[in-house]
Amino acid sequence: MLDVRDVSFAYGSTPVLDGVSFGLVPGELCALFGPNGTGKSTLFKCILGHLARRGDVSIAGQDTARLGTSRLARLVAYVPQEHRPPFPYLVREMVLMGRTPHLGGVFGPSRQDEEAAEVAMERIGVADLADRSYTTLSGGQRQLVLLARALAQDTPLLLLDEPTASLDFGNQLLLWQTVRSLTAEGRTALICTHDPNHVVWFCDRALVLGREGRLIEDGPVRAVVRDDLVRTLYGPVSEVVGYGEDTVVRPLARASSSGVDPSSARASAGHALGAE
Ligand SMILES: Nc1ncnc2c1ncn2[C@@H]1O[C@H](COP(=O)(O)OP(=O)(O)OP(=O)(O)O)[C@@H](O)[C@H]1O
Repeated sequence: MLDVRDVSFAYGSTPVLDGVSFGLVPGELCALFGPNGTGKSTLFKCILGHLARRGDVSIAGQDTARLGTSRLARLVAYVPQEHRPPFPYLVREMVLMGRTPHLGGVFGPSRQDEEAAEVAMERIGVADLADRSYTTLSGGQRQLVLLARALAQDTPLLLLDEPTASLDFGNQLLLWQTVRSLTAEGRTALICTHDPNHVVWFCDRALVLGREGRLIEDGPVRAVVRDDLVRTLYGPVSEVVGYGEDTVVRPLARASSSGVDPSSARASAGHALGAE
């Protein structure tokens, strides 16, 4: 469904991605995780063609470099990390925008498009916000509306960049369950997340983007979310315990006074903040 081959990218002279390759099959729910600033959002933007990358990306067998915006938008929906629209659209209008690639000619949205937007809002649980202005919503409410818009877009591939970042605990679990049900219906999802427990609980497969912008892990979640990997990525702040369904990543200490110093933990994981 998604084939990423040897994708590299640099912001000016600063390399971010180096030879990233992977493929996703239909129905797969795949996590992308790794430390801050390793290039996960950049990879999404390269897949979408928002950034001029090296390498090849195809979706459903079609080379994205040869697809116009409208055809690409019928194949992939994207929920960005943050989004501020320039105008105070109503939530129902925001969600209806997901139908844009399906609109025919000059006639605007059909009754069918409006129904698809209603169904998406119901499924994500934001129907009660339909007549609110998007700009007045909380961060978590906006994330849910963007997911409803992606659902209304009705694409076989979903790219979700930290979709649970602003959600309360219940909504985080509901979002993951919703995405699982979408992949069970045959859609494919690549989701960037920072919570390794969410990866273990909900995903089939995990990709890990390490420093140097290379994929350092790609496999079934329980083979990837290992104690040694978590310590390499994040330093000596957590441990992986339990097996199979009961695997949990938990903190080694509950307060820095009990032995873990944030600066030295980051340094030992090789990612002092601001020292790229
Ligand atoms: N427009 C830009 N111009 C220059 N550098 C950028 C730009 N956008 C991102 N970067 C840099 O590229 C690197 C990768 O950024 P990116 O946002 O892709 O990381 P990320 O893995 O998604 O991070 P996070 O987990 O914190 O969201 C970072 O060092 C970042 O500072």
